[in-house]
Amino acid sequence: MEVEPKEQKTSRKKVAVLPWMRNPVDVSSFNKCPLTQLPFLHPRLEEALCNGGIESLFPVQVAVWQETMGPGSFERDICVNSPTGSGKTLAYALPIVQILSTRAVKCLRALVVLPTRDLALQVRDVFATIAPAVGLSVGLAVGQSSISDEISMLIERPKLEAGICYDPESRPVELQSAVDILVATPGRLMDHITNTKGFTLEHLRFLVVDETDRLLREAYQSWLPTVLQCTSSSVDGLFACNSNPLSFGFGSLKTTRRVGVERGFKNKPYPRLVKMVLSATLTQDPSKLAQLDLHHPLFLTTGKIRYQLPEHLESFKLICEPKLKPLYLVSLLQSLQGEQCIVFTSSVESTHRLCTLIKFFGDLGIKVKEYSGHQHQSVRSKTLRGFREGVIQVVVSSDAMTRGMDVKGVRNVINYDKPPYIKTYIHRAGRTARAGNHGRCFTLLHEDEVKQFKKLLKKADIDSCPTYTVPSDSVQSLRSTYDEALEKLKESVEVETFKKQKAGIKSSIKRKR
Ligand SMILES: Nc1ncnc2c1ncn2[C@@H]1O[C@H](COP(=O)(O)OP(=O)(O)OP(=O)(O)O)[C@@H](O)[C@H]1O
Repeated sequence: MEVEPKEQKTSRKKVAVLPWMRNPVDVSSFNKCPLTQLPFLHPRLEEALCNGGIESLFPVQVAVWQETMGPGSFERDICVNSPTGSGKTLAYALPIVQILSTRAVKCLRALVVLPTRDLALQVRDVFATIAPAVGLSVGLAVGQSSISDEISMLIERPKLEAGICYDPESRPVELQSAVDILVATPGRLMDHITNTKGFTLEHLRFLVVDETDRLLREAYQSWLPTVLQCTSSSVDGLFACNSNPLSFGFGSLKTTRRVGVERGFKNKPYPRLVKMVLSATLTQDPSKLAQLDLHHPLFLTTGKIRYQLPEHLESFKLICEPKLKPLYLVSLLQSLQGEQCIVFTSSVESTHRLCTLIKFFGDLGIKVKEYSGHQHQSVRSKTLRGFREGVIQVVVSSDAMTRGMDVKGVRNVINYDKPPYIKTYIHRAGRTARAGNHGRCFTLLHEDEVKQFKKLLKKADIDSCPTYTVPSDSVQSLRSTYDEALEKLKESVEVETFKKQKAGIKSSIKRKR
């Protein structure tokens, strides 16, 4: 479950908004723009986008493009607050790839950090649709493969000529980056920064912190200060971060960030590291944003309301009788007639139990799977694949799937457990109604939760949340099956608890030996 951001706890205290956030660029004043009319777009990128099914850019993409292309390109850091599913990924990927398309030598120039592996995979795929078209390669550092496999994908060793005897003492091997753009999670990124020979951030020109508010809570081994330190400079030529003797790599190709004049901003190192931070619920907390050390940030946001939901999302509440909530859920799933949907619960345990219980209802004609942070990555990936292919209709998930996950065709989101914060509601509901499509979000509530829920929605300026009803005879007809399913669930939980205890005893005996 997402931890309550401190900012929300103290929201009533009114945190002062930073001056640069007060007059943002309003994304809603932009229209979609056909690729053919987009100024400066590299023809090969246009072709790659068309091949990927994209014929025009969404408003947030047009806004970022306009602010980053042409004269004065990327003079300021970019902060984007725009609804879920509005296309933030391509909004940063396209300008980065366009700018790097003119690079002469391969080295790591763009780093994109995401909070989870599945999200990183998704973002890598977006880069992979466009970057190769202009000769750029994209790498992934998420711990999906062994560290050695990952290193061999990220670092290139020069080919040694056959028949020549090289003395490693007299000529250290020059290691080079095999990728121009790296998509990473904080954990694996830190592994490479500290241990991988030849891995360096010294040439980095772009740092993207996607899902910023979530990542700023992820202190994993101080990844952010480390990255900033590795990319900062002083006059005497620095980048002392990777002290590894083999990491010098590029010899004469060193990127020197001189202190000089960058149009309008004196005494800043140049070329400057450009930061792009994005979220559907971007924090406004000055102390949190300060961690990013932003340079004259430009704030782009959609509309006047801080928390925006997608345009075509409809919100409903479903009032359930106490103790019969699972029946209402099953009945609702039946009424959705196999439309794809994600059911969110409040914890990993309830995800597992609810999914098991639904399966014990017998053949509902709906394929249901669970997805949670406790599962092995391979299991989660398989579920996600099945869901994307439409083989699975319902995924029961903990908040592991809340942020950023993009599964086309999800028409419904169901909050089985009431979301504790408006940010949770926004990210959960945002798994549907993406890319301008229609979607519905149902929240199951007990009568005594209605008032609180109304208050929660008010924070996103939602005044209307109609009640959705499922036919009472359908709930009643499921009652006998429900009793049986509950019995089976009880047995299954007992068996699982016993197995866990047994496994715990075994491993503690092993440890004692
Ligand atoms: N210009 C476009 N034309 C058509 N589809 C697009 C375009 N841009 C993005 N999409 C699609 O829109 C969907 C949402 O994009 P994306 O995942 O980048 O949204 P997001 O704003 O990052 O959402 P979230 O806040 O939930 O992470 C994706 O399926 C993507 O393929």
